[in-house]
Amino acid sequence: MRKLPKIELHCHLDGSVRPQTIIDIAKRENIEIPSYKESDIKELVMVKKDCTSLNEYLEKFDLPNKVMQSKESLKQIAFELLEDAQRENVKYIEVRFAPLLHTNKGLSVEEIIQSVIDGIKEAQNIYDIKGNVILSCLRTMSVEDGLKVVEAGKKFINKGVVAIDLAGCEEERFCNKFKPVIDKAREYGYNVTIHAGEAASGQNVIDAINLLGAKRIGHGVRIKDMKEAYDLVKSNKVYLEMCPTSNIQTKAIDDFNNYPLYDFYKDGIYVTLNTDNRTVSNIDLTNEIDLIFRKFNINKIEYKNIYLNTVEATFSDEETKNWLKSFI
Ligand SMILES: O=c1[nH]cnc2c1ncn2[C@H]1C[C@H](O)[C@@H](CO)O1
Ligand SMILES: [Zn+2]
Repeated sequence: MRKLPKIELHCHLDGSVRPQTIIDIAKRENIEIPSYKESDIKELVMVKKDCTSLNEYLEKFDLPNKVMQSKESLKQIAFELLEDAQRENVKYIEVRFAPLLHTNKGLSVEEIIQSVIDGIKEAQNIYDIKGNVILSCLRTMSVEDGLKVVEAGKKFINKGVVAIDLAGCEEERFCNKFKPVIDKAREYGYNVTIHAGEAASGQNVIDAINLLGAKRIGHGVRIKDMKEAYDLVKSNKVYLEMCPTSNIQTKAIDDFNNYPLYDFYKDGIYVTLNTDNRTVSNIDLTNEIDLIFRKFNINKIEYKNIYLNTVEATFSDEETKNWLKSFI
């Protein structure tokens, strides 16, 4: 499984920081953290087995974000994420983060985005992997803040930034509020992916597609309980960015036996497989592929199909897509 060529479309930067790096940056930048022992930090950032909800899961991001407030740290963390990914033969990764979580020490939104792109570029120069950035707006933030992110990221479109996303806690019918933000983003040329149907119903998936023009949906697992949402995803060929372990941890899905990825796939829905958060969920992509493949007896041909669908789901250019196709 480690050797299989892989693509990852849904991976949060702040949820994927190496525990040792949290310590190294804290020491370097004189940031107070609860412990300087790697095992303690790992334990603190990792979600507990008895996590009951997405909101509880989201509490795990406070600690890593403490050490993501300088250009150097952002660049290092982005570099290391690609370094970790290429070790398991990930050829292409779309890295997402919410720029406004990194302004505590005075960095501008543009500096934040530039720093992450710099880290990705550095890794691309050394390793056989490519990456792009997705900018996340948090649903707890205002429309003005969302527009700030869209404006700041504009000059990076197709120069490192490829899409806009809405993340954070999920209320029913959140899409309406953010329509001005996502409309502006689409006008500027951002692709759109939206976290939806994770902690709330398939109605949010319907809204993300119909109101916001989402071409991909983060998670979307709840469409299994709403025919209208399911049919819309299928007929519009919307790609689902599925993240099994994260979905079990946040209780988006009650039982792994009911994980709908393979049913979706067999019915012609375009599924992709992702980690969501490597450190918070304590996994890598190999782990997720292994889990799903063993559980549902997925064979090599099916893997190839999912991989090729995932190539089409990327927000990359044609050259990158052709390059990715050459590995399978
Ligand atoms: O799975 C998720 N659903 C909703 N929001 C999430 C998920 N994983 C991470 N986030 C949030 C917490 C991070 O601080 C933010 C930006 O990466 O995105
Ligand atoms: Zn996510």
